[in-house]
Amino acid sequence: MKKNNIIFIGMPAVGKSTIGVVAAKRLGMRFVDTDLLIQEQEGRLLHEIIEEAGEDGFLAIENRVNRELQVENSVIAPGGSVVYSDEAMRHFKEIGTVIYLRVSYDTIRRRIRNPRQRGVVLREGQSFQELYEERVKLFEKYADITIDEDQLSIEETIGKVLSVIKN
Ligand SMILES: Nc1ncnc2c1ncn2[C@@H]1O[C@H](COP(=O)(O)OP(=O)(O)OP(=O)(O)O)[C@@H](O)[C@H]1O
Ligand SMILES: O=C(O)C1=C[C@@H](O)[C@@H](O)[C@H](O)C1
Ligand SMILES: [Mg+2]
Repeated sequence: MKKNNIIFIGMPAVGKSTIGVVAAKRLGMRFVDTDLLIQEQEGRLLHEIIEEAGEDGFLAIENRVNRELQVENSVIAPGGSVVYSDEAMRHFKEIGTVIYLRVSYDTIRRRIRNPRQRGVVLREGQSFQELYEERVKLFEKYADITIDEDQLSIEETIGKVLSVIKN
């Protein structure tokens, strides 16, 4: 049977972690940030893993940690790059409802001035706009529900997320 988890996907800095923890509290659920699990299991920071293992090495670790996650009644905030991992995403769809937090390219570009410095998995020569377009296709492929947060404040986005989940 499908477990009652909620999984947020979306671009880096869309608010999966910020909104996820508040939503969990308001819904009486647990909160799991799988970026923190990766750091704990690896004993190093995300940007150190990317520097030392490369983008593909990081994605392999991210895939493993996320696909092995066994939780119930939890709001899960993975990193923005988890959608490159088909095993992890298929696991998430089995254990819960996947919510895509959608923002426009312009909004996310304003939030992230320096993608590499934030540890975004950008391939050599790939622009942030190309990365946005590549990921949107994957977010749309895996989403059970899409919530548009453009023009909304954090509080307004949390309100929208909670009303969608409760309905
Ligand atoms: N409307 C909004 N909704 C969500 N976050 C917002 C909004 N406006 C501004 N922010 C800011 O954007 C940032 C979101 O960061 P957060 O770490 O939660 O993103 P994330 O989706 O978990 O990213 P990552 O994929 O890197 O883990 C926060 O600094 C937050 O204050
Ligand atoms: O969107 C991304 O490429 C990433 C987001 C972060 O949460 C981390 O998972 C990592 O730095 C990669
Ligand atoms: Mg996060």
